[in-house]
Amino acid sequence: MNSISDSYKNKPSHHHIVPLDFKNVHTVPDSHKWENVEPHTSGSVPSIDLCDPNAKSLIGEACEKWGVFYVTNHGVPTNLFKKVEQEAFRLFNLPTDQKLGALRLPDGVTGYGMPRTTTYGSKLLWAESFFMIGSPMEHATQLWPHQTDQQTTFCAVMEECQKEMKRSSGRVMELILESLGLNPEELTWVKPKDGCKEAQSVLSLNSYPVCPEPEKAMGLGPHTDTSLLTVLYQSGCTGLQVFRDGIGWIPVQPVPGALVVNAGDLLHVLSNGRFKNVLHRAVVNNEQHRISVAHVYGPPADVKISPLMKVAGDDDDDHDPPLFSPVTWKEYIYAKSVHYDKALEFIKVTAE
Ligand SMILES: O=C(O)CCC(=O)C(=O)O
Ligand SMILES: [Fe+2]
Repeated sequence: MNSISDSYKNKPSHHHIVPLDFKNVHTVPDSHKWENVEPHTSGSVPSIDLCDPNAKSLIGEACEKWGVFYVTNHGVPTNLFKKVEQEAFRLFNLPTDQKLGALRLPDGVTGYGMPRTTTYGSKLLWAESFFMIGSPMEHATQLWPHQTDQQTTFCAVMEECQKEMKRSSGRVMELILESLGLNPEELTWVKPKDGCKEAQSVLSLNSYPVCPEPEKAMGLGPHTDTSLLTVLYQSGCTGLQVFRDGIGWIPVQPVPGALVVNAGDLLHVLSNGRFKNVLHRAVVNNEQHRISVAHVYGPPADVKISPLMKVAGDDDDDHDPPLFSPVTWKEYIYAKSVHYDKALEFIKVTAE
């Protein structure tokens, strides 16, 4: 099988480290202590109405300047997120032993465990996560072995969420490609016809439990996403922050009805460096348990991503030469797990 699950399997990782029993710790242990965490400042991220006739150019501009933006009128029903949030709280509030029933295996990808970005830092995170690719039924039966109703409800809500977020991510991807002057049909997996390979995605529920000493801990350390894009829903609690050169860390507050789109490393490659792969982090607090739902969207695992010809240009036009060598999502996930924030350096085309 050649799928996104295989990509995560190969990576050296702390993937299967058991998260802390957060409810039963009253101070931040040394293993989870982050020093000199930079404070945040203020600012606001652009917001784009997907029904705006200018959505295409606004998205292009936001990707270029920010690499992050809110989208409204994205078509995902708000009540679906309420249900996802409810199910996520139900899961993360289970006793630790019960959650460990669905613990991700050392060579596994889906299930309960640490966030994907754990490998990127030396300190552990004040967070736990649950990954899904397709139906989470296998894990639902591990989490709620005696409650078939609970298993069915959880799976129905999560499958609906994957379907809706994939559709919405696809729409944003189309607008991004159009903003680069391309016809989305040129990348068959963006709008797949029968039998074509489809874009792939991972749905991640992230949980940031209440932290007794939030200034000493970190929910997710600074990172960029490996994906083309990540579409994020946040429960009504602040935590996400994005980094702006010369300004610092700007909070991306939850806005009712809006989703957050982060441009990832592969979009930076595809756009030949034009679109920013936004550096972001998630901080924790001592009042509210925060949940976020991240839909990580990328190409089929074995499709090479390289700077698009119309952006990078053929020899016979005056665009910039391609800055990056072709790479699959699978190869890139592996490179990122080894080289973290230097991973893009390894696919940079070096001048002769
Ligand atoms: O929880 C958040 O706000 C950020 C999540 C995130 O960055 C990720 O899942 O990659
Ligand atoms: Fe992220």
